[in-house]
Amino acid sequence: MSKTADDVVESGGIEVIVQNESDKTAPRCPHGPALLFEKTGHGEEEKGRRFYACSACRDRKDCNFFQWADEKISEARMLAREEQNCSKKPLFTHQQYYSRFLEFASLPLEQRRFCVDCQLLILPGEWMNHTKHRALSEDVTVQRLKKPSLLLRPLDNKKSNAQYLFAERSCHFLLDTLSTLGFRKLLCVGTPRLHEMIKIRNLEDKSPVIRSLLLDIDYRYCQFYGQDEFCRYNMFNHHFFDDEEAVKFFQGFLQEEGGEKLVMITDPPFGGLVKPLANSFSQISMTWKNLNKVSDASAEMPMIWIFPYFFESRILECFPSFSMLDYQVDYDNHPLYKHGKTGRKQSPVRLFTNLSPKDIILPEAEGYRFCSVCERYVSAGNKHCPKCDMCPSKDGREWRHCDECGRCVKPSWRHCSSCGRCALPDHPCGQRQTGCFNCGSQKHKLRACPKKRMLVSGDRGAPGLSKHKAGKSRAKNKQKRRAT
Ligand SMILES: C[S@@+](CC[C@H](N)C(=O)[O-])C[C@H]1O[C@@H](n2cnc3c(N)ncnc32)[C@H](O)[C@@H]1O
Ligand SMILES: [Zn+2]
Ligand SMILES: [Zn+2]
Ligand SMILES: [Zn+2]
Ligand SMILES: [Zn+2]
Ligand SMILES: [Zn+2]
Ligand SMILES: [Zn+2]
Repeated sequence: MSKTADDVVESGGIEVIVQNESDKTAPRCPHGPALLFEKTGHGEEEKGRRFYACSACRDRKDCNFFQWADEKISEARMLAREEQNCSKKPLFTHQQYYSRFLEFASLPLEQRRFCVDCQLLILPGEWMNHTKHRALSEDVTVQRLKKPSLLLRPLDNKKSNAQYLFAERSCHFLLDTLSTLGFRKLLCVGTPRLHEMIKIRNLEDKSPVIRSLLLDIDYRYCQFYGQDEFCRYNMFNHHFFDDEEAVKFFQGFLQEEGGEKLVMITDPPFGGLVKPLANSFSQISMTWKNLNKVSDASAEMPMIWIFPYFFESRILECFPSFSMLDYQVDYDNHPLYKHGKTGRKQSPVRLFTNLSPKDIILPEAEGYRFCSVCERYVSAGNKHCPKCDMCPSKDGREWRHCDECGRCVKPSWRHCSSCGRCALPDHPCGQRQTGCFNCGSQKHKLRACPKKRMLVSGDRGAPGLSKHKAGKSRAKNKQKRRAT
């Protein structure tokens, strides 16, 4: 990441301004310091005007924080805001949640209840407060308490916070790989299932013990893990909700005493803006360097960032040392992204890492093979192209070399001589480069569209803002194009 001027991120009608140091002057919503955005549309009245919006929530319903950067906020509004922020805090402190857990775990089985509506482990003295609520009908066994990701209802906010959990196979693949590479500490950022799997594997005594710290925004995990195992954290603004106390545990964990190698693994919500995420991960890496007195300026903390393959260029722009691996990450409760082998849809989710690709051995049983030219493991269908001098496929299918384009393209694409490039056979021929995606006018491009409100292209809408309908259908079309 560049350490110079502010980083302005392209995002259609709005850009996010990522500051190098966390912005101390940024106003706060219940999710920590807000992110700074700038309106960019050409000819728009408010072009260039900057505003703050919630870093974590894309849906107004979850957090509607909004403030013009040049807006003067009255004392009274400031107080009201602080009150609002306080009222959004979880019921208990982390410490309280965890002592409740210890008390809960010591109760006889018949006295252990989990309130499904409150998503809370409830103690016998509290039952009467939950009589009208649904309690989990199954026993809350010790085994269940070890797998909170199964006990808790996955967050299903489609826009910002859908909790897609790894299938066991992907969990074991990741842990086996990292363990073989000698890592003994795992910083799990937004990977609660991986965290719980490590703890279970440690008890089984089969593989070397790996220590793990989970950073996640989902405070429900405070009920199951102490402060040395879980910090409530926002990965879009590098904010620790318990401030110094949590930071102390986080920093303690980053220290590699006795040569225990550490690796960070993260699986952010897919709608997430890449630049703020990269900024947070850079800050984590920087803390790791300082704490471990790493003097090599180019050294980076080992990291794996799990994200869909179509974010490759944006991730590599932030982390040029990263490469994308062919491994298709499999999810359990994901309605769309399942592994191809079982006849379900192929997963578009990949690993981006600064670890050496040749060291990450992808399972042969799932069809991956080693390409000795590229020196990395690739999908079965990803054939090496001597003309491109690489294994070009991004989606796992066999791509085809087009001599006119001078590169490999998706198998469904055909070369179009009017467009001078490869495209789907039914592409809007000759139109692609001209006109507006939003209203169809040939007189301007999308960014200058006068009928456009706060349309945000690319990966996500600006948090706290409603999206233009056309933006949604365009995003859908984009998805369709990717799928063909
Ligand atoms: C796509 S899920 C990944 C879960 C992972 N595949 C697993 O099985 O452990 C995204 C995770 O990031 C967390 N998350 C969402 N928004 C976040 C934020 N702003 N900061 C930190 N964590 C966040 C969610 O609670 C969720 O656990
Ligand atoms: Zn917020
Ligand atoms: Zn309840
Ligand atoms: Zn190759
Ligand atoms: Zn080629
Ligand atoms: Zn072509
Ligand atoms: Zn064409």
